[in-house]
Amino acid sequence: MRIDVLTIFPDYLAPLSLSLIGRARERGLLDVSAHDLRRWTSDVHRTVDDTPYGGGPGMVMRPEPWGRAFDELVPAGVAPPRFVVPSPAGAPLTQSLAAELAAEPWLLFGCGRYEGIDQRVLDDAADRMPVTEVSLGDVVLFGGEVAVLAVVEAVTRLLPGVLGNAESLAEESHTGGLLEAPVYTKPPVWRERPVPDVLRSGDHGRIARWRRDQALVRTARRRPDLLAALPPGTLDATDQLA
Ligand SMILES: Nc1cc(-c2ccc3ccn(Cc4ccc(CN5CCCC5)cc4)c3c2)n[nH]1
Repeated sequence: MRIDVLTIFPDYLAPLSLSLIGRARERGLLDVSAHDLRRWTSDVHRTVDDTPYGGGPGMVMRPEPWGRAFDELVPAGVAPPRFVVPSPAGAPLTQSLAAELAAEPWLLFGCGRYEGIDQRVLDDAADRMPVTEVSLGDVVLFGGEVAVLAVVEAVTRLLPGVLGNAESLAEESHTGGLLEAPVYTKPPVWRERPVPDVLRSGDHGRIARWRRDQALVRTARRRPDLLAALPPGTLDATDQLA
């Protein structure tokens, strides 16, 4: 997968060179490039923003640098990327949206700043490539960079070969839309707190049932909306909603 990021703070994307994502890049599973939007400015001050038409607080990103960046990065005649733009007004980032994005051969991320990007940039982009505005949640950030890091992490961990053990992906699919059960490791007792005996019993059927029950109870308590969204028949007779 090819990933390009347009931003006025390319250093914000440095974490993409670390750890799993860094190794995926070294192994050629991923090709990530951050581009400074100011490369496509035309004035000596390298201006990317101006005051909003209609008034209002702050500044808005001007369209010209974005247009010139698209012209260079997405020339006519090549299969275009999907343009992913973090925004408070975007579609919620969910595991299913991450899976959809993970199937794309090329993602182009646009990081807005200030009060946002001139709408005509998104309209012009939509004439050349599919555009997806995405939100990390109902909270307002300073710009799109942090959201891009989150989306790139969610997407790249779904790419074949990026996660070491495929089991953890399989495990995720087994939770079937429920929250995870609590996890434990050594020591067996820590500050007088023991690990639940069932997890050290070696009885894998009992352990699986315990984990499912824990996942159900946690989901019912913390995210009843997820329970309501389960396909009919997901919960069977043995499920205990303690
Ligand atoms: N999930 C999530 C995503 C973001 C996000 C993503 C990109 C940008 C670019 C600039 N900002 C700051 C910012 C501040 C205020 C407003 C709201 N204003 C009200 C009137 C005009 C606009 C919008 C935007 C971003 C924020 N935040 N949270």
